[in-house]
Amino acid sequence: MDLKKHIFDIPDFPSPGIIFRDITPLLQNRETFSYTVDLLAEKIKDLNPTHVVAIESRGFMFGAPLAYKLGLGFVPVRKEGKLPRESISASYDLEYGSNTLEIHTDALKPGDKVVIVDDVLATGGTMKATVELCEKLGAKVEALLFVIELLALEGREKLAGKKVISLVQY
Ligand SMILES: O=P(O)(O)OC[C@H]1O[C@H](OP(=O)(O)OP(=O)(O)O)[C@H](O)[C@@H]1O
Ligand SMILES: Nc1ncnc2[nH]cnc12
Repeated sequence: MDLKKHIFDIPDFPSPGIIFRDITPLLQNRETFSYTVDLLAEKIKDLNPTHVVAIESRGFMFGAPLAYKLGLGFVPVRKEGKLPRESISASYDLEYGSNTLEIHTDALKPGDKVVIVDDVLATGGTMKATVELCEKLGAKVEALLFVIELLALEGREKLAGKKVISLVQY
């Protein structure tokens, strides 16, 4: 299946010069959505993770069904101010702005083995901050999983030392 046919290119969104890779066509089609989640599961099943960590908001769209499919715990990493209990935070820059991410302090502990999922790897700032949060809580980060990798932004280099897996590249 050619996933790129179901990812639309939107020029100048959300700001001039950005080509936004829109995954909503892929999500709304039942064949492509289940194919994508199955493929993500195939890539990580041998790593035997204990949890899927996913990044708000588009990471949740793949991370939650992936955790369910593999019978794993699901841990949300959220934008600042959304989590109700004690949390730790990390700030980062992304292709079109900057942001802060948070995780509940009791979400992970030493001994946990996580795979972190997001829809897009662009500059890698979002994922790098999420790796830091997971490792601060003592979890081992087994792999970083993306549906889309934007090669020109060299995000993979920011994540050096980690196993980086992407399904489609631009
Ligand atoms: O590799 P980076 O340069 O850090 O960029 C990638 C991030 O940017 C997008 O999220 P966004 O912050 O736009 O939020 P959303 O998922 O809520 O739309 C995307 O979903 C990734 O999380
Ligand atoms: N070009 C892009 N398309 C979709 N999501 C993104 N996140 C960061 N850059 C992006």
